[in-house]
Amino acid sequence: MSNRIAFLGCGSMNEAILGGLVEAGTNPADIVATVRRAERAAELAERYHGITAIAGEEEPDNNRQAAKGSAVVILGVKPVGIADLAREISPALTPDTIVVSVAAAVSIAQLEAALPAGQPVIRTMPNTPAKLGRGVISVSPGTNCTPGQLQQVKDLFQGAGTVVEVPEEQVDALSAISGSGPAYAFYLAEAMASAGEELGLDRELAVLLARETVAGAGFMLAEPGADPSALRKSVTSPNGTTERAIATFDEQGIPSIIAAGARAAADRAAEITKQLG
Ligand SMILES: NC(=O)C1=CN([C@@H]2O[C@H](COP(=O)(O)OP(=O)(O)OC[C@H]3O[C@@H](n4cnc5c(N)ncnc54)[C@H](OP(=O)(O)O)[C@@H]3O)[C@@H](O)[C@H]2O)C=CC1
Ligand SMILES: O=C(O)[C@@H]1CCC=N1
Repeated sequence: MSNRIAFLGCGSMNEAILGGLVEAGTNPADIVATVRRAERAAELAERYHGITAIAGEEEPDNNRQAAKGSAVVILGVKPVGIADLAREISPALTPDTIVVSVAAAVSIAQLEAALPAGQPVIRTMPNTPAKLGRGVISVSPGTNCTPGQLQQVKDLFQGAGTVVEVPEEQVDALSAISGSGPAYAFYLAEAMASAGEELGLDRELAVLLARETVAGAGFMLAEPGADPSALRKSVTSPNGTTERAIATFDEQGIPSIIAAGARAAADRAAEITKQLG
């Protein structure tokens, strides 16, 4: 059986998974990636020696070429392009090719409707720390996906991070926390850097402090059994400086602001699903 994995549409997200899998030991010779632009294909081929990267502007049947003979194909274009891509590659699939989508908001029903009847489908929601093997990747099997096929994809994605299986109804909520979540952490780092500048620090130093602090806290959170509340309390001396900052965050409603943001992300996913029909 082929071990080949096709990344169809290899931008931020699919590249992060590809990078995580290569780092975890997947043979680059078993990877094929497609993009639109030749420049981007060259960049990927240079960055991940041994993979095949094919640009649509040079080879218009790149997606079908890549899908043909691959055991797993991972659809990684924007949500609005997923159904067209699925239809485009359909003639190149065998009944055993596992079609994985990383797209937000594209339902299993929408994927299955664009593929040959009976095609095994898995809807996933990954995040970009997959690049460092520290992603969170949800999997939700479609109607025709066997337990063995699901396990195969779970085993594969374990190389890129923590794999969780969730019912499809929970994907929008999960996406609002882990899919979009890295952006929230980077946003926090941006806000901390600006706050440092406001307090009189040089921009360069403020950015360095914010970046290294959020990254260092992330490493502590990544330790086995880490508890965010306990870690926060260990920094917060009674009647000290941190306590004053956290009390101010609470007074200003930061937790409910974060909840509102996450709710908006989940609502937007539902809205896109409806728009895609
Ligand atoms: N970014 C993230 O953190 C996350 C994204 N996702 C999902 O991942 C998907 C991709 O998002 P993201 O990676 O951010 O987007 P990008 O714009 O970074 O990547 C899209 C890629 O698809 C390529 N592409 C577009 N059309 C085609 C086509 N017809 N055939 C082949 N390649 C094509 C583009 O090529 P070119 O570069 O040449 O234009 C580009 O490399 C979305 O569906 C999104 O919902 C899910 C979780 C997290
Ligand atoms: O912003 C988006 O739509 C995608 C899905 C989750 C993260 N990025």
